[in-house]
This record gives sequence, structure tokens and C-alpha cells, in this order.
Amino acid sequence: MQELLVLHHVTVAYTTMDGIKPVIRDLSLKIKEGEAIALIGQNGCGKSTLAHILSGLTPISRGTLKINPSIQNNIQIVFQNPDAQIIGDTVYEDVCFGLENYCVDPKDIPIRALRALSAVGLRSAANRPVEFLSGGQKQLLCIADALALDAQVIIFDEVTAMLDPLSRKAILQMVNHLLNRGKTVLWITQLLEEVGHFARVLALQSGELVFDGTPEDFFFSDHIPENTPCSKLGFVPPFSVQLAHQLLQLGVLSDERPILMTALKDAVEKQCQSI
Ligand SMILES: Nc1ncnc2c1ncn2[C@@H]1O[C@H](COP(=O)(O)OP(=O)(O)OP(=O)(O)O)[C@@H](O)[C@H]1O
Repeated sequence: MQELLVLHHVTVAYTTMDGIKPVIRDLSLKIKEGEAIALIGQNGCGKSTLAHILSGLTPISRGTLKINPSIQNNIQIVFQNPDAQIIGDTVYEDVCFGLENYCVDPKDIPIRALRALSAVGLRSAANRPVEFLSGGQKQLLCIADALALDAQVIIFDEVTAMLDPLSRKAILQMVNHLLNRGKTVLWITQLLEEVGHFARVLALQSGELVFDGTPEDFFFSDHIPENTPCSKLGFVPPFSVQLAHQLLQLGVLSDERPILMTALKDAVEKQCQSI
């Protein structure tokens, strides 16, 4: 798979009243076509800043960012705060706004807008004024805006924070669908149980990339839970991972490394069947 985004020793610093404050420190990273990446880290560690660098919204102070020409103007970001990106008066107008800005053929706009709204469950709210939407519905609308533009790379910045469990599940299924269509997804989250939906996990700490690997290695690289990168870096693993570690220690599981609750259930069922 070709490299789409390459960060080479990137530093971003802001001038504050206390002097120059680096928020991304000497970070190198390659993102390839079709990758499914979860980005985690505590509040203020620089996740959104990294997302803004990758989407060209934040200039870098030092280092380089190479964007593959095939994705120039084809990276979309869904922001943490939906009010920061909603422009239209109605739900339908908001999706159309982005399409018009990207000079999409006017005859294709209604089809693409309504298809994107259907994908997030807002088709029936197309004519509703945006101020009548709940916070979670506004977030779904922002996701529809990005879907309508059919971007090659989509960055989701903590988009499930305001969503109920069913909407969260639906969005994660939609992300899976995007990945199956070859899209590249960077999923920023504070919810470690979501990491199991992705193939690669990046962890940031004070602007530094402190882990880059598979979720399995992040949660299970050592059979002692306290020695895994997850615990050593101060993250609390999701309940399913904590339970899996206990079952591994008890010998109920042998070498499985389930992260999602569904995977844990499957692993336990398999063991039960073999008894
Ligand atoms: N324009 C700015 N000027 C000065 N400091 C900034 C600016 N934007 C962000 N910061 C600082 O950069 C740091 C990283 O912010 P960022 O929003 O990237 O963190 P985050 O990991 O996304 O946090 P959260 O999980 O709370 O959203 C924070 O300390 C923040 O205060």
C-alpha cells in the first residue's frame, strides 16, 4: 500500500504568555492507504493538533509533512465540536454546502447528500433546521458532511463523545464499511474499548508518540497486565481486556488476545467447546 501521509521529525509549538510551548515534539509517522488507525492519549496531549497537522489546518514549526498528491484536497476531518463546522440552515443544506464548495456537479449533489444522510440515520431529518438537532445529531450531521465528500482519508476527532451507545455502534459500523471500501481512517478517541476496531494504535503523551503498533501488542504484549504498554503508559484497559488477562492467568484462555467483548465471548465459547 502506498504511503499517503509522512511526518518527519515534526514539532509544533505555540507562543503563549509563558513563552514558546511545544505541543507536538519531534514526531515521525507514516500513514498508508487503507489503514485503520486509532489515536489515543490524555486530554491536552496533542491529538487534535496532530489531526490538524495531517489535514493541513495547523502549520508545523519544524520538520516536514509529505502529502501524497493523490490525496491533496481529499482529507476530511470531523471535529470534536460539531458547532465549529455546521454552516447550513437545514440539515440538507449543510451537507450540500461542502459539495458545492468542492464544485461537485449540481445534478449529483442531491443524490450524494441524501445518501450520506441515510448512512448516518438523518435522512428523515433532511429539512429540519440545524438548531433543532441534539448535540449527538449535530455530530452525525458532521460525519454525513465528510461522507458526502467521499474523502480518501477521514479523521474522526472524538466524534462518539456525545453519542449514545446505539449511535456509537452505528458509526463504528459505518467506519468499518469505509475501511472495506479502501478508505483510510484515523479515529481519535478517549474510549479504549473502541481501539479493538482498528488495526493500529498510536498513543501520544505530552506531544510525543510513545506507542505505534497493534492493539494486541498494546494490551497483551506481556502476560502480566501491569507490564503491557497500555498499563505502563498509564492507560486503563477496557473491561474486556482486564477480564481476558484474568482468564489467561487462570488458564481458561490459552493464547488468544481478545480486545472487543464479542471477541472475548467467541474465545471463551471456543474453549468451552473444546472441553
Ligand atoms: N492555538 C493554541 N495556542 C496555544 N496553545 C494551544 C493552541 N491550541 C492547542 N493548544 C494547546 O496544545 C495542547 C494540545 O492540545 P490538543 O487540543 O491538541 O490536545 P488533545 O489531546 O486533542 O486534547 P483533548 O483530548 O482534551 O481534546 C494543549 O495544551 C492546548 O492547550
